[in-house]
Amino acid sequence: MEAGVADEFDVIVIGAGPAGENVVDRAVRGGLTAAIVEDRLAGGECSYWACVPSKALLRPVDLAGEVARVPGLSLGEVDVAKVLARRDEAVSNFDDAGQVRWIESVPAEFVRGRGRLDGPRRVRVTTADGGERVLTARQAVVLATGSTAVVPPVPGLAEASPWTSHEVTATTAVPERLVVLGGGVVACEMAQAMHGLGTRQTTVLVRGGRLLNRMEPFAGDLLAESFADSGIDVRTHTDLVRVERPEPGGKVTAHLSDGPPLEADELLVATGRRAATRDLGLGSVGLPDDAPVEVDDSMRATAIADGWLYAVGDVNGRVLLTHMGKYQARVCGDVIAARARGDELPTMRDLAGGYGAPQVVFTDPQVCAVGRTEAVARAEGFRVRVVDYDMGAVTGAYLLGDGYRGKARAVVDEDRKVLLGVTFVSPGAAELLHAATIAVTAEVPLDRLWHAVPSFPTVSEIWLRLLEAYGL
Ligand SMILES: Cc1cc2nc3c(=O)[nH]c(=O)nc-3n(C[C@H](O)[C@H](O)[C@H](O)COP(=O)(O)OP(=O)(O)OC[C@H]3O[C@@H](n4cnc5c(N)ncnc54)[C@H](O)[C@@H]3O)c2cc1C
Ligand SMILES: NC(=O)c1ccc[n+]([C@@H]2O[C@H](COP(=O)([O-])OP(=O)(O)OC[C@H]3O[C@@H](n4cnc5c(N)ncnc54)[C@H](O)[C@@H]3O)[C@@H](O)[C@H]2O)c1
Repeated sequence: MEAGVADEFDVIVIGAGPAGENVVDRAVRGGLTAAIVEDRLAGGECSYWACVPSKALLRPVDLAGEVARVPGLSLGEVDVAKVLARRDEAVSNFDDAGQVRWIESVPAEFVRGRGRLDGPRRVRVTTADGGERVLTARQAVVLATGSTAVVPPVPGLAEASPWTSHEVTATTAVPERLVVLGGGVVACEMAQAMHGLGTRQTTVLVRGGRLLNRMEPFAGDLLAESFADSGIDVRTHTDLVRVERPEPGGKVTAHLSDGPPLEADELLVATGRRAATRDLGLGSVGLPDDAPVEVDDSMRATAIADGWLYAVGDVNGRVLLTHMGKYQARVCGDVIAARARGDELPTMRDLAGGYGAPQVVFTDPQVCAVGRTEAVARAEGFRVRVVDYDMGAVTGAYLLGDGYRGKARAVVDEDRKVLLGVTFVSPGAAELLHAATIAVTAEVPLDRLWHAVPSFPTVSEIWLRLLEAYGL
C-alpha cells in the first residue's frame, strides 16, 4: 500500500491479541467492516508468550504430580528437549499465518504495522519497511494493545537484563539456578514449570507474607506447602535490594533485604504488568499517555466525549485474563454494531466483570476461583457465611491418588442464599471451576443447586459436601 493512502472502515482495532480479534469478529457479524492492526504476531501475547506456552511447560509438572500419587507408577526422566519442542508446536513456531488467515476469513482487513491514534477516528500505521498508512473509522476505534511486564526500579535490575514472562515462556534451556521475583500468578506458574523441568535451585522472593495474595489465604498456603515438598524455596517478607551481573547473560547475584546474597544463572521478574499505551498517540485525543484507558461497561472510553473510542482486554486494566478480555470484546463488538444500527443495546451488556472473573492458576495444586473471596465479600458489606471442606476427604479425590490434598471454600450471601464466590485448591480442579462460575453468575439459589447431583465417585462430589456442610 502506498504511503499516506487513506482507508475507511466502520471499525479499526489496534492490537490483534485475543481481545482485538474477538472485537473484529463480533463487529463484522453485526454487519460492519473492520480492519485490525498488529505489529508483532496476530494472536497476541497470549498465544506466543503467555497462556499457551506457559501451560505447555506446566503440563509435565501436572502429570508428574499425578503419577507420583499413584503407588506402582513411576515417571521416567523428563525429556526437556521434547517438552520444549511441544511448546514450540503449541505456539505455532512463532508463525501467525493461521491466525492471519482466520482474520481474513471473518472477513476483516489485516494490517501489519504499528498503530497510533492520530486525532479522533484516525489511526496512523507504520509498517516494518517504514511505510505509512492512514486509516479512518466511521464508527469506532478499539484499543486492544494488551500489557507489558513491569520491571521495578531495583538498582542493577534493568541492567542485568532479567527474564520477564516473555523470555521464560520462550526459553530454549532450563537454568540450573533461578531466582523469581514476585509471588503472583506468573511467579508461581513459572517457578514450578522451571523447577519441574530441571532447575536445581529455585528461589521465589515474595515481598509480602504469602503467595497469590489476592486469592483466599489457604490457596497460597497450600501452594507454598507443595513448593516446599518439591524443594522450591519460598522467601516471604523478602525484598530484592540490588542486582549484579557483570557479564551479560552470565551469573547474576541477587542482594536481599534479609540473608546472604543469592547467586543464580537467571532471574525472572514477575511483578505485574502495565497497560500497553506508550506511544499509542493517546495525547492526540486528549487522554493521558502511559495509563490504562478507563472504560464504562460497554467498553467505551469514559473520557472521550462523542464516544468513538473503546478499549478491551489488558489495556483497560480491568481484569488481566484472556477469557475476560474476549468477553469484553464480544460485548464491545456487539455494542458498536448495535449503536451503528441505532438499536437499543442488548441486555446483559453491563455485566462485564461484575461478578468477579473466574481464574485458574495452573500449578500443582491448581488454584481455581470465581467471584468474591471472603475478604472482598465482607468488605463490600455482604452478610457472609463461609463453608470450607477438605477436598482430600471426597471419595473421588481419594481414588485419584495417595496424599491428594486440597480445600474448597464457598462464600454464601446469607440474605439471598446464593454463592458470591467459590475457590477450589487441589490437583486437577480446573475443570470443576466452570460449574462454580455458572452457579455464581447465574445466582442459582442454594436450595435449587442442591438438586444438581454430582456423579459418584468424582471430585465434583465436593459440591454435595459443601452444601451438606452448609446445612442442606
Ligand atoms: C506468562 C503469562 C501467562 C498467562 N496465562 C494466562 C492464562 O493461563 N489464562 C488467562 O486467561 N490469562 C493468562 N495470562 C494473561 C493473558 O495473557 C492476557 O490477559 C491476554 O493476553 C490479554 O489479551 P489482549 O488481547 O488484551 O492483549 P495481548 O494478548 O497482549 O495482545 C495485544 C496485541 O497488541 C499488539 N500491539 C500492541 N501495541 C500495538 C500497536 N501500537 N500497534 C499494533 N499492535 C500493537 C501486541 O503486539 C499484541 O499482539 C497470562 C499472562 C502471562 C504474562
Ligand atoms: N493462569 C492465569 O490465569 C494467569 C497466568 C499468568 C498471568 N496471568 C495474569 O497476568 C497478570 C500478570 O501476572 P503477574 O504475576 O505478573 O502479576 P500479579 O499482579 O499476579 O503478581 C505480581 C506480584 O508481584 C509482587 N510485586 C509487585 N511489585 C513488586 C516489587 N517491586 N518487588 C517484589 N514484588 C513485587 C506483587 O505483590 C504480586 O505478588 C495477572 O493479573 C494475571 O491475572 C494469569
